[in-house]
Amino acid sequence: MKQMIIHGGKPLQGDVWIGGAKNSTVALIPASILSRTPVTLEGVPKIADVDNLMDLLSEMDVVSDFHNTTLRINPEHIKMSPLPSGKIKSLRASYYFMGALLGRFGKAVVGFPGGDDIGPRPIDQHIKGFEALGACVKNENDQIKITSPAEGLHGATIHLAMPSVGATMNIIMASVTAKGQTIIDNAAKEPEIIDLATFLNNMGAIIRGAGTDSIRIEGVKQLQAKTPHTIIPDRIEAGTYISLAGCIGNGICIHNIIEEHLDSYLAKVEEMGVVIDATEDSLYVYPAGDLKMTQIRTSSYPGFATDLQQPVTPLLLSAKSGEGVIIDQIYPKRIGHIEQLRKMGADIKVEDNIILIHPTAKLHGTKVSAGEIRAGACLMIAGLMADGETVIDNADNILRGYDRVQEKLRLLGADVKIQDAPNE
Ligand SMILES: CC(=O)N[C@H]1[C@@H](OP(=O)(O)OP(=O)(O)OC[C@H]2O[C@@H](n3ccc(=O)[nH]c3=O)[C@H](O)[C@@H]2O)O[C@H](CO)[C@@H](O)[C@@H]1O
Ligand SMILES: C=C(OP(=O)(O)O)C(=O)O
Repeated sequence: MKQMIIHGGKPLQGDVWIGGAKNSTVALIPASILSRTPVTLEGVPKIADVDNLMDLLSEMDVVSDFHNTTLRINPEHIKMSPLPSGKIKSLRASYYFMGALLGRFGKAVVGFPGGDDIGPRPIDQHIKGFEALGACVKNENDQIKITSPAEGLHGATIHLAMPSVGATMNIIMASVTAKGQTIIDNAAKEPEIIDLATFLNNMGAIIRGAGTDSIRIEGVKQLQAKTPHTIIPDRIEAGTYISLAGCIGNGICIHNIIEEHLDSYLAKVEEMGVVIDATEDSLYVYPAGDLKMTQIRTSSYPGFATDLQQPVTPLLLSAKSGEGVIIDQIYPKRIGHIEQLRKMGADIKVEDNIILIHPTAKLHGTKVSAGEIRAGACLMIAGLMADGETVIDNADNILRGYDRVQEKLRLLGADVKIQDAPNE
């Protein structure tokens, strides 16, 4: 286990470069096995989820090589293997091997995925989609076994009960090689879905409408990667640094962003009083000033992302007056960070899954634990704001999705160290 040790209270300034999107990367790596030729991904973030997916690829004899920000994946000698347990549990996105193996081999055996502890995370919509394509899905001993009929999968119209990112991506991967047309209605519209569709279309898939709520897929025989694919910037990492800059920044320029992907987030933080200048692919956040309290309700893209409700919380704590409210409609139980923030002196509580926040003039460093990735990001910002030393246990959760975080924070002037936790 890792821990992050922060000596807070230092104003941060300078430049930070955002990495490739975790939630694209973790779909594109499994999707790579749909290609009959080697795949090159550029702009890949250095995060633990990538290491774990590479280990899963090697279980199928798929060789991968990650150097700087380029990941090469060679699926030419792939062998169809069950992925029942082990690394599967280390991340959520391992469930994309269900759709990818189904699209490539017409069958899959994949253990029930792990991922962040943010409340119930059912996968009924993924299964409904696979079944609509003609697959038989069984849930046995914590493993999902999926088999296509002898004649292969066929296209279908699938109406998702909610715009699930995972179900949309999984159904796309399973249906790109199915016979005929598949339509996904009430599809998720996140930018990462468009990234997946672009990647697959460049390999010969026919996917139209990604980024809208109706996606149409015409099945093709097989896919072949021909050109490298550059992953979109991570809008959640960018939002995390914007929040940090708004709380304790002394002028921070955030590079490699797509501003449009952050529209609802930027509207909210600007309404709070964070002053931002945008240029083509970077944002300059002016030194932290007086902030107004606000109310936030998360929703699917293009709404305010659930993955940013925790990273934005320190900004609300920094407001001068009033009561702030955060309601996470996607994951109402995503509240594990609250108790940890209270240990640091934050005036924050939860009532009926509604987070209530009051201005907190000073946080103090103490020992806290990152129950999941974005709780970790929230505590990291709180630790940078706090007086004294903050020790964040379970910092592995931060490393799951924050690219080169120690290096980036140090470049901004932070006193931060990630180390192995001592045995207790
Ligand atoms: C790897 C990845 O991309 N993870 C993201 C993805 O997770 P993930 O794809 O798992 O999240 P979904 O979009 O599927 O979930 C959205 C909502 O739908 C519900 N649901 C989902 C599927 C299903 O079959 N049944 C069901 O009830 C979930 O419980 C949740 O309330 O989107 C989430 C919501 O933006 C983000 O927090 C995660 O960072
Ligand atoms: C919930 C998240 O990740 P995952 O779906 O990979 O657990 C996240 O990135 O905030």
